[in-house]
Amino acid sequence: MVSTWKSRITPTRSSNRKDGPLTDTSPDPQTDAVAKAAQILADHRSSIDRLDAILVYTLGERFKHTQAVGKLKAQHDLPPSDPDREAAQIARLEDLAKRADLDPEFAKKFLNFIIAEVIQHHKSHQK
Ligand SMILES: C=C(O[C@@H]1C=C(C(=O)O)C=C[C@H]1O)C(=O)O
Repeated sequence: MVSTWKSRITPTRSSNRKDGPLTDTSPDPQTDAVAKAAQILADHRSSIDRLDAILVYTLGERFKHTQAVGKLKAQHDLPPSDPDREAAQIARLEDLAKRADLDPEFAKKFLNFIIAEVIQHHKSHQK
């Protein structure tokens, strides 16, 4: 039988009967370590899920503002992109990333990816 995390931490029955006695559940250091690791993994995944939700809601809020900027630009015949503003944002984000222990190159790529999407939205507002 393949040993999965679940099978390694779930006590088995010593007979084939569904209500048969469970096998010895006295503390086994290895089983204990695996159970602790499984709990740590589950805790990290809960945190990751909460943070992913924050990212999605944060991006949703950001796009609401950029959509409003796009409409404003279209009404006033302003160009969809603003390279000076983008350069300032990239510089600021790189600095923030360093302080937040995030790879600044990744932060730059991520912001550029979002800005490219925003510019596409802005272009769709222009006549
Ligand atoms: C939102 C704007 O439009 C574009 C998108 C940007 C962004 O997503 O942050 C920044 C600059 C512009 O190229 C803006 O000019 O502020």
